[in-house]
Amino acid sequence: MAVFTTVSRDELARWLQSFDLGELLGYEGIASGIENTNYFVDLARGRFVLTLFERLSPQELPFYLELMKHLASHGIACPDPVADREGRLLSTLHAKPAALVTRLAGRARMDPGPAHCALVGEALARMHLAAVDYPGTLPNLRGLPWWVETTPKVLPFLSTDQSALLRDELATQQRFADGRVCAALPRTAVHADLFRDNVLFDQAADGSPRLGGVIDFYFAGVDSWVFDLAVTVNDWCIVDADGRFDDAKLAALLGAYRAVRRPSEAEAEAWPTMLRAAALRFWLSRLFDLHLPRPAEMVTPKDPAEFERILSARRDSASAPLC
Ligand SMILES: Nc1ncnc2c1ncn2[C@@H]1O[C@H](COP(=O)(O)OP(=O)(O)OP(=O)(O)O)[C@@H](O)[C@H]1O
Ligand SMILES: N[C@@H](CCO)C(=O)O
Repeated sequence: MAVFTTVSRDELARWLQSFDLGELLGYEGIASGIENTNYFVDLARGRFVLTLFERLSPQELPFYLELMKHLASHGIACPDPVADREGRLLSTLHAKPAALVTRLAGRARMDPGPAHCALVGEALARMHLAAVDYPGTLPNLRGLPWWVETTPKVLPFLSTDQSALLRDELATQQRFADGRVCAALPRTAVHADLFRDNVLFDQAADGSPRLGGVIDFYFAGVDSWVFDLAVTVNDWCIVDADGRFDDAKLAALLGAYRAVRRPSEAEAEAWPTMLRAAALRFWLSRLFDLHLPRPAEMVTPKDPAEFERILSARRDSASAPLC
């Protein structure tokens, strides 16, 4: 249950008085999610999600909230943070940083088909283009410097073969980061965690899937578009959890992405390395969460072995070209 902080009705109603959204009709804790406390909040003027931030610092939060505001104002289907009467997107509730965002329709699909993958590919490309004039500069806090810092912390928990794999991949990524191809990659603020549980779908009248929107921007940061795309396909386009690509899903996602923006030559050249980078990022974070949990961590950690398999699969076989 991901309600780490319990908010009483009175407390919530008092906090909501600083918004211009009418009476509190109802609210309910959201069970899923592992990072923050989330509540659905129904008000006279609409349906919203209240988030109390448990992990992120108030210094980082404006980057995420303003990014969502920017994307929403550019027509991207994502939560739109609501300003209070003083114009603030972030305030304090129950001694925690708190924000209210619009509630999107739909539900996550953990069993997506090619049609879902195509909607995600299109949305991702539109998000990339919409982020071009977003001025926030927070780097991806789970990028290369974090991998370098985290690797020695998790090595003691790994077998000899796993340690060799991790060290070798990290060295490859460090070399790549110093090279000419990396320097040529387009980059902006990106989502950086566009997994299946972070996209909601509902249905059009004819029964075909329709994008409700993209949620959970709390791992966003400035990084390359091709890294963000690699993160996305490594979760959406695989055959179960064995790491191999499902060709139909991959073709659907990449085809829809390319229809909005054509990747550059540098991105095409970077693609195999970025697929490995994206696998390394989540192998490392899952190892870290499993072996070095934060104090009071209450949630079952996700399985690092899935991303170890994805990383091995990306190293062992050539992926379909990006362009
Ligand atoms: N704006 C929104 N509209 C509709 N539903 C939402 C919205 N934001 C969050 N949710 C619901 O709340 C759940 C948890 O939200 P979220 O994924 O942001 O939690 P988290 O703890 O921050 O993240 P995570 O566990 O993915 O790192 C989502 O799976 C979704 O069902
Ligand atoms: N998407 C991440 C969790 C952090 O949101 C993972 O599956 O490891």
